[in-house]
Amino acid sequence: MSNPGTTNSAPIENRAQLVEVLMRGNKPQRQWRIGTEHEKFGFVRPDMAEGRTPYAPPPYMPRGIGALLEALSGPDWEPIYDGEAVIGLKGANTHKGCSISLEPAGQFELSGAPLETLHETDQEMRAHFDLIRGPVKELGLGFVPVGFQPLWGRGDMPWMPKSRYAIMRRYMPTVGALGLDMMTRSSTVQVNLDFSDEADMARKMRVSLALQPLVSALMANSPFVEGKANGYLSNRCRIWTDTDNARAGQPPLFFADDFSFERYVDWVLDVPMYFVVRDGKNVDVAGASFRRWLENGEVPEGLKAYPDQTPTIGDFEDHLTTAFPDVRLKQFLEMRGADAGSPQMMVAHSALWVGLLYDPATLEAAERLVRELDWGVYQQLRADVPKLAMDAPFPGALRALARRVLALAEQGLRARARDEAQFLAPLQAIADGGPTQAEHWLALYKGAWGGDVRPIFQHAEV
Ligand SMILES: Nc1ncnc2c1ncn2[C@@H]1O[C@H](COP(=O)(O)OP(=O)(O)OP(=O)(O)O)[C@@H](O)[C@H]1O
Ligand SMILES: N[C@@H](CCC(=O)O)C(=O)O
Ligand SMILES: N[C@@H](CS)C(=O)O
Repeated sequence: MSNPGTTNSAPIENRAQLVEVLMRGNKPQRQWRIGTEHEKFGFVRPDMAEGRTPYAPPPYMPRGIGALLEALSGPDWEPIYDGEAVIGLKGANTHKGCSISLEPAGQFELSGAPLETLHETDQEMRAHFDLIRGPVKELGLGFVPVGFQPLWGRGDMPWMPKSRYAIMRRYMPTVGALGLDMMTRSSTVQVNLDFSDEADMARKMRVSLALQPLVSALMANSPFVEGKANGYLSNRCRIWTDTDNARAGQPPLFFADDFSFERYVDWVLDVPMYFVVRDGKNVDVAGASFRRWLENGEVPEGLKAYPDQTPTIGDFEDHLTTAFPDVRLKQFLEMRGADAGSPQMMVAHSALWVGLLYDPATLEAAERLVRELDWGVYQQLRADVPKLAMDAPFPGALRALARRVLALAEQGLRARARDEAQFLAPLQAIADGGPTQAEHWLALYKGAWGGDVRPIFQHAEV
């Protein structure tokens, strides 16, 4: 999750202002950018454990995630605080536009800068791993980008000192069985992409929401839970099915022909709140209704002790970050279906979506393709993919769909004329019959690793 920023304290006077928050994202095509975010799990290196448990998830302190943030901070990386604790870094100078942030159990996240080409995305990812390699080793740690924590249980995971997460931690168990696993034991790669206007946004939403399960299957990389294969290829996608369905999934109205900024506003007003920021602090209002606060003046219980009880534009902007549909709308669209994976796979993930969505003729063709079937087919696919990935049942076979979609993505990238089609190669190999990352690890686990998952840590990126 991004780090806390400044908020707009203007009171909300009418709904048009909320629509306007989203519309501010409209941009001409020449200003469209690619913003890639990824998360990864830290672990204690067995050869440098020095009294610590080998492979354990690092705590915040000592010799953990907080220490890594401190080691990285400097003129290029300014610390960001939650109270007294450093909880992120804001890039400056040549790293302007990037930030480093923490997920609840310290999954280390690069929120990349909005970039023009996939070559820059590729370079940014490499530069990030190069940047952290030294300090990570110095602390006796490593980092592995997979979709679900392979070894440790829910109770073994540390909690980072972030007030947003204290609120979510309390609330999650009241709305789903696996929300705490989503928070502490999952890691993803996401790409944020722009739109020109409402019609373009709605088309990109339909195409990307329908194809999110296909991409989850191609990117499946979370077959291990607590030291064993647990029967899922993307356990991370499974946990999203039972986290909090009031804010996650594929809401059917996002597919509708009349989907619009206003309809998203309408949907998100009914997503239960988590927090509002007052006096620079997150105030717990988890479960309260933004709509009833805004429309009926029902002040959320937790806010009653504060003088500023009027909903502001900043409150709505914060609320937008608490919705987790498979494709999230803010001032850009965020693709949220994929497990974290190797750097090549994570760049390929951005490449797939850029190819499909950023060339208008390709986007139209992609929309025709997804409209060949009822939306219900893609919803069923979402239910089947966690277990089966590319072997999930699909009319005409999922690999055939993957090949068509990748051919379109390639066409879209070629139309951009930036020599980017090469970045699709790892996904094309899977569409053509190769194993997903999850299947690759499972073959090793059943073979050379002799039923032990720990060797996965030897394949760490840093
Ligand atoms: N105009 C843009 N086009 C594409 N990407 C953008 C644009 N503006 C910002 N981004 C990207 O959005 C990402 C960060 O968004 P933000 O800081 O709001 O995180 P977040 O999505 O709230 O975090 P999380 O997904 O972890 O909850 C960055 O990677 C950034 O590059
Ligand atoms: N870790 C979560 C993503 C958290 C977020 O950025 O919303 C996931 O794997 O999907
Ligand atoms: N990444 C999400 C879920 S833990 C957030 O930070 O809000």
